Amino acid sequence: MTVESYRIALAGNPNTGKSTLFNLLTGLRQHTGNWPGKTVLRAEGSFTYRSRNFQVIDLPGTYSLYSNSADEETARDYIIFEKPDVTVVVLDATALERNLNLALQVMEMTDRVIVCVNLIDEAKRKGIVVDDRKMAARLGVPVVKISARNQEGVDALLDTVFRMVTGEMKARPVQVRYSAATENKISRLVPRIQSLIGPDVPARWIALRMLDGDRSLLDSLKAHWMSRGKGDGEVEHDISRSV
Ligand SMILES: Nc1nc2c(ncn2[C@@H]2O[C@H](COP(=O)(O)OP(=O)(O)OP(=O)(O)O)[C@@H](O)[C@H]2O)c(=O)[nH]1
Ligand SMILES: [Mg+2]
Repeated sequence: MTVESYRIALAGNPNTGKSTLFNLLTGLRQHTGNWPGKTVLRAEGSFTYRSRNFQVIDLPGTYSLYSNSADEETARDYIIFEKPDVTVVVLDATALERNLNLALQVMEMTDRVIVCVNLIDEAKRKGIVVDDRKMAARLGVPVVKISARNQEGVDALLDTVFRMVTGEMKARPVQVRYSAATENKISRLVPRIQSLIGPDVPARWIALRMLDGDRSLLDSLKAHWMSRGKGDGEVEHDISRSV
């Protein structure tokens, strides 16, 4: 009998408790520390929940997915090419504004997103109240508050993950709208990207990255699609022409 198996990626800013959550879920002891960039390579572990296997990927902490560093490229490539069943974006409840930036980026890349507001114990201590329902309504994705350190809220997080991977719950991530000029360019690029690379990629997000001159993403796309038989130069030429 084959057991259903799902992949959960943990993304988030450095130091938001991704590895603490990873360790809690998998029972492994991925090193955690109090300084940024601790998790450099992605770590993988697994656990069983309601008779399903879950593989957890602890991505390196990043402030963005704009290809500024090897960490950002690792996290970015995993989300767009490996397509985890769910990406859990782990936020620091005491620095939501800064942390939400990454959540919005992931929401441009995939609609299988859960926002996990961690360090809720620390937020409480500082008198910060996080309205998870309002956040969920504004973002269009489930929001779960946890304290990974105190092992609080993890059941609710697992239940949400379970309902998303089984299709019982669907997110509709709100998309950031840009200026009319940018939206115009995006709408010209998206069909070109889709016809070249197919429906499997987040075309709007790729269009935005192209408009931002993200060379590294273009290189990754070329490498990925050349390995699937696309001609060298074809993707770059066609997409670059559309920009
Ligand atoms: N108070 C509190 N501290 C936490 C919580 N979760 C994690 N921490 C602490 O936050 C620090 C960073 O945790 P990590 O799990 O290493 O964070 P990370 O996101 O994996 O960090 P990078 O790998 O650098 O991106 C550690 O000192 C943890 O003990 C929490 O829920 N509450
Ligand atoms: Mg870590």
